[in-house]
Amino acid sequence: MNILHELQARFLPALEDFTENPQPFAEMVKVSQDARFGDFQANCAMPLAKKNGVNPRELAASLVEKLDVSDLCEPPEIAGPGFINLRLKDEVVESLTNNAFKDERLGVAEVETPRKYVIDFSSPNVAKPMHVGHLRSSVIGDSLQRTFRFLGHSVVSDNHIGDWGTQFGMIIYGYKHFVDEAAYKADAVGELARLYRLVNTLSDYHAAVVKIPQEEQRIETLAGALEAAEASADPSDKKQKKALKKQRTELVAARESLKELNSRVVEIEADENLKQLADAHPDIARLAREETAKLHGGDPENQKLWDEFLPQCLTALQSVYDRLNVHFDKTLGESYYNPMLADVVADLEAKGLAKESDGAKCVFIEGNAAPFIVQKADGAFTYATTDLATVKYRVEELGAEVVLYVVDARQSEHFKLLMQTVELWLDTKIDLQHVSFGTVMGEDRRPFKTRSGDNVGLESLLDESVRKAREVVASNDDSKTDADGNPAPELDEETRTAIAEIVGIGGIKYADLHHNRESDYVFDWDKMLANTGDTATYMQYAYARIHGIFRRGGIDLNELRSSSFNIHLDDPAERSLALKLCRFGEALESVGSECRPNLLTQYLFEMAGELTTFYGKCSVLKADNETTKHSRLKLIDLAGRVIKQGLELLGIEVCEKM
Ligand SMILES: NC(=[NH2+])NCCC[C@H](N)C(=O)O
Repeated sequence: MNILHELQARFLPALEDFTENPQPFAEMVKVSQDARFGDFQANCAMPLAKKNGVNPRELAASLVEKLDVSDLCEPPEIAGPGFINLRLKDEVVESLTNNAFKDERLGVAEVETPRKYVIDFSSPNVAKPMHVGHLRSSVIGDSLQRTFRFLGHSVVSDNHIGDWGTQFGMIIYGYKHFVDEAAYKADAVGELARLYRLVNTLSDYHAAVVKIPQEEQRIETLAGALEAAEASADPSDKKQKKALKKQRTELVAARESLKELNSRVVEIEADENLKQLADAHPDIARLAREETAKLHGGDPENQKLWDEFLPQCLTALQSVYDRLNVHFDKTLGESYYNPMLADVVADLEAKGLAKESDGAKCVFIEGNAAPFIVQKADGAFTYATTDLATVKYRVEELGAEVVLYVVDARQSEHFKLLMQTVELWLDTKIDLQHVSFGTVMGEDRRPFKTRSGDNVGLESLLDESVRKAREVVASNDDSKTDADGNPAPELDEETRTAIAEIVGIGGIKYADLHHNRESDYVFDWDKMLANTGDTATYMQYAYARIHGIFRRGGIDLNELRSSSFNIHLDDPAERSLALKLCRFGEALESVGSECRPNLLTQYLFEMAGELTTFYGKCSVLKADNETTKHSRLKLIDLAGRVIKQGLELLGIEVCEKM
């Protein structure tokens, strides 16, 4: 049972006397911030009283009179200006806890109305190695697929890989002109990645050469305008001051971008080899685009190369997913939808939605600066066209009711246009949601890059994390004691290696998941693998500590779990921990309704805090009597199972010894 929802539901009939729309007022029943005021608190009397022009304490009193919660709570108390404090009866907390203990689902109910979700996540552009930017979508999306499934929804996870885009034209061009056959034989994906980078570098170089004089011109104009504005501005006029500030920022940004362009050019010109290649391939960007166009047009040579490259790229991706323990039900890349694109455009035209504009076909939607371009003037279909075909496929073939796009915030305009277009286009109603997220930043608070300015490769990042985790695990030698002052468990090499993998990968995932997904975050090794604070390591230690207690006490878990002893909650620390454990379902439900895994990490972290308080006040193995000992063993077993299940829904593993 979701206690919070149950209490809110109980408020509805009681609120009906005071308002026509009780729902938002019922939602003002919240978990208390301070246990002294009870377990839950309703703050609805004050706003209602204000609305009705009556005394809030009196309104609270009549509300309490109507409220029927006597089976769950002690008599409600009215405090301060009209807060209603609710304390669950101890026997209710006890029975919820015992039920959760006996339940494989730990007391978490399945949703009443399951929906069919398609979760589109990870979705990297293949033919380039995965980098740190792919981490967020992969781990957030995976955690969501696990959570929605656990809640009882039906989920199809779909890796919408970019396997048909311009990067293929680039590697095809690179392969035709620059391939190192031996390197390709030895490590095809590595060589393709090198070719991609090379073609990119060369086209960037030519673009920069063209752009530099334009940028210089722009800076001159901006500087001139600023100077004139400064000369004539009235320093006491706030509006003018603000405008000047804006102009200055723009100028600074333009100078920055010029600097970057120049450094790109200097870098290439300093490298004789690169410079020669650049001179020999002045038209590389256009020619690479032509290779893409040829591929899309069915050119047999390019099709053959694509057929050869793609499986190798997929194999490389798969090894990262295996390591991350991320699975997809489907991997339907952009190429899959290629045969459907012409029909999509024709249908949009037939319905009067797509119109011609400068030779391109566009869907114009009021209120948007840019149209949704579904076919370019040269006949090429776009990312937009593919996404439209994909929605149609997911509705018609996969029966999707909801599609979640776990994609970074920079694509929010695209998804906005996609949603608006679909709304006008398809007859079936479909709930499309952009589950957007921010950027992973380096210590310099700019997007996380290697020293040489490259994207940080995802595989090397995982390796590094596991290496660091190995140090953490290695430091746990026999001279150390665990949190209870007992010697740390002895671990052989093989076990340590396995633990390091679990701690290293878990650390990276948790560090990502525990942030509010919309914010950018700074990648920080030290914080990530610390064994105190809001980290996976801390949660994993909490789990291992529980099992350490079982080991020391010689507890047989099967026996413990099937024994008929009940959990008793005599100490406030026991009650508080137990109540938190009973609220696991609430946490999962909130993850589901907001697509925010950080609500689960937050729950687990708070719960682990309750567990620490409990240990501080209550002995387990040395409890006063057998009944209490049994009850406490069961309580920590439940806590361990909640940690394990919670981490599993985040895609993180645990170990019984660390
Ligand atoms: N249906 C989608 N558009 N999914 C997201 C795709 C992300 C795209 N491949 C990129 O790397 O930017």
